[in-house]
Amino acid sequence: MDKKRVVVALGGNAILSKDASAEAQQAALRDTSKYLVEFVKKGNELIISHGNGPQVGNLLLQQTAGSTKDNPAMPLDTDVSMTQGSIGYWLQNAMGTELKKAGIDKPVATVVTQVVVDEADEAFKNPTKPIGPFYDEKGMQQQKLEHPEYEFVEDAGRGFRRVVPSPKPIDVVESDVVEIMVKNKIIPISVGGGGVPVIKTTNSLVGKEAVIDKDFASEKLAEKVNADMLVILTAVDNVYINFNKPNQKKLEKINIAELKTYIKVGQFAKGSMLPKVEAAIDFVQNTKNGSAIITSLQNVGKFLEDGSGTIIVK
Ligand SMILES: Nc1ncnc2c1ncn2[C@@H]1O[C@H](COP(=O)(O)OP(=O)(O)O)[C@@H](O)[C@H]1O
Ligand SMILES: NC(=O)OP(=O)(O)O
Repeated sequence: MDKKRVVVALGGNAILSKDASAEAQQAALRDTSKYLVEFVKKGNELIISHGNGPQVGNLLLQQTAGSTKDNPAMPLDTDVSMTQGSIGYWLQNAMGTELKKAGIDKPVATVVTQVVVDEADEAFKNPTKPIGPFYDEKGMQQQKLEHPEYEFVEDAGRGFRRVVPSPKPIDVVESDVVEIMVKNKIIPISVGGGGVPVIKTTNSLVGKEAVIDKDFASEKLAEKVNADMLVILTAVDNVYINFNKPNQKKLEKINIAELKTYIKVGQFAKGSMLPKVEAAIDFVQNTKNGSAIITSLQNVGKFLEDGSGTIIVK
């Protein structure tokens, strides 16, 4: 692969699987950083983004449980900024170590990033973004008793999860800062957790309680910083049609017209693979020569060697 400016969006398993302790998440990110450094070793300009669904939901629970009148729980937009800080800290620390081991002298820094959304976005009336832990039926009913305003969905046979609004990103407020960092050989971590949702008023940006999808936010950032490539890392090496069926078939190099026909027939699960595919299409469609890749963290080395993974082109 030629040297490129690459935005890499990290999926959930890159940070948190079962153990939600700081130690376990830091250990996962140390492992993740080994793969991310491969992009830098090959001379690419790297920009990192990450999800926060499990972490922001857990933080909300901690906030709510410990709150008092004098020490109130923070609102969701502030919680998103807090997860940008905590995950950013773990990641820049882990990346620092791996870069040093590789003999690369490049600072890594987290940008608390605000992302503009539309106050009229229908998503505010229809929460769809799952956050925090999974509950069984009893646990979910208990949560509803304590917090009647919470809404839950059944998440792919794995249990119930709280859902919050997830408006579409319109603009990344700090994208110029991110681009300046990249031009100065700094590796930025930006739009963590999809960015802090804000709406624009005449003179201000005002936080809104929501969690933006990190794949859509990463796409918007990639456009704004003139990236050549959007890489979405998740738990599978490829996108599949007929996923998990005996006749499943992996997609390798595919153009956006073909991918759109697969979307129309419901090949990609809502809330998991569909947003990734849609973000990939948006990036390729909205840029002159941009390509998007969906693959796994473990496949990064192979992708950089021989382009394996699902590659979305015009
Ligand atoms: N058509 C498909 N091809 C590949 N994976 C799919 C497909 N449909 C659903 N998936 C599932 O979507 C998952 C990725 O979504 P998700 O776990 O929500 O992403 P993230 O890694 O960002 O947390 C994959 O690991 C896979 O289990
Ligand atoms: N904000 C966001 O999309 O997080 P997850 O990828 O962890 O769901």
